[in-house]
Amino acid sequence: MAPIIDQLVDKLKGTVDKLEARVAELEARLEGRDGTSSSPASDDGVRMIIMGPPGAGKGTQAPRIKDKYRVCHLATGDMLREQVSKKTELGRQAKKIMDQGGLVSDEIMVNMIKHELENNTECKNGFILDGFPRTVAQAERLDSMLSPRSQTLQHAVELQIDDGLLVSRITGRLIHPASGRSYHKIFNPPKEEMKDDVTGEPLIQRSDDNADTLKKRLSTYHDQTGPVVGYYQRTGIWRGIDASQEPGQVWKSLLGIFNDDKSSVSAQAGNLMSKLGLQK
Ligand SMILES: Nc1ncnc2c1ncn2[C@@H]1O[C@H](COP(=O)(O)OP(=O)(O)O)[C@@H](O)[C@H]1O
Repeated sequence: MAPIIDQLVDKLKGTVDKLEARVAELEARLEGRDGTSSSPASDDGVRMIIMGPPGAGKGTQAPRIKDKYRVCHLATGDMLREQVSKKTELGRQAKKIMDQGGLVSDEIMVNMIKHELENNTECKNGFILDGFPRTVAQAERLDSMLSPRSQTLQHAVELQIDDGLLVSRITGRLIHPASGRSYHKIFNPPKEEMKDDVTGEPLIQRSDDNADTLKKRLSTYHDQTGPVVGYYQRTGIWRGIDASQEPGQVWKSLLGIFNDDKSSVSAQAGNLMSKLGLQK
């Protein structure tokens, strides 16, 4: 009997040693002292989605997250518009749907994202998805794409804003198609009229950025994408942000979410240590 108990104790000790090492490694990563990151958590990567109605500010915030975490930013609307400008068959079909404020089929969108996640080297550190998933079916398919890689989503952030505030944001919006940079005729005008500040290239107004199509896009958003919020609320990764604030404030709220998450991992590590009686 005794040798079996000894073996069990040895096995347990081994497990505790491994756990201790893992906790120390996680703590070092959080504090940025493991030598792999120059600024804490900055190049640790992230896997997240950003949601919100048209004009909520996803396209303004997502590139900042991309830069902070060095991950890919997959904006499905931009990807579809690229197909439109290349005049592909998919682009031709998608333009019709987009101009009516409808949704392109789940199958097409899922394959588009899958292809990027598998082939785009920028995504090796993680990703921020903007415009996907837009339906519960897409959210489920995303989960099944990630699970074979033992990956899960870390955040589903919703930019919350009343529909009434979106009309003026959308109808005055100007876009630089190549970079996705957006301006606003009144709230954020380019230095030179209708020209991108960085490249000097012409800005455009999206063909679906008009009051009529916006109405349809908003109703599609509430009907089809609203339930996606519930989906992520159930998994516990959903967080909402007041997107009526100015962009700098929205960014601060986003950073608050990332920092809260860091402290909660730290707290969990602490709990684990104390449960194991290893708290220093
Ligand atoms: N995941 C998706 N599923 C279905 N359709 C999509 C998806 N992403 C983009 N689209 C189509 O592209 C259009 C523009 O997308 P996007 O630029 O993200 O717009 P918005 O400013 O409305 O968030 C949508 O109205 C929709 O027709």
